[in-house]
Amino acid sequence: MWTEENDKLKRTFEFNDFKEAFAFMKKVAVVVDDMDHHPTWTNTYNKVEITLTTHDAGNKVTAKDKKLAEAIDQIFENK
Ligand SMILES: C[C@H](O)[C@H](O)[C@H]1CNC2=NC(N)=NC(=O)C2=N1
Repeated sequence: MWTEENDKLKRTFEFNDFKEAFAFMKKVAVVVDDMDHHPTWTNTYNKVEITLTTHDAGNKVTAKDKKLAEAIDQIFENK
């Protein structure tokens, strides 16, 4: 689940291997660009850690971050 701390939403997603993690990242990349709202994220083998904040709002959590978090969850659940 997403946690909100220090004006950021954060969630770590775990997969069976790198291939699955990267396939998820590719799907998320399309959606974030369509929404014009981009994550800060890292990938380590089978884990993808995503941080969301709105830079244009002075690095605060806004409705845009919540909407994107839901869209990312949807992608993960349909993996
Ligand atoms: C010009 C462009 O619409 C903006 O820079 C967008 C791009 N992606 C963004 N992503 C995030 N996370 N926050 C923003 O404020 C933001 N702004």
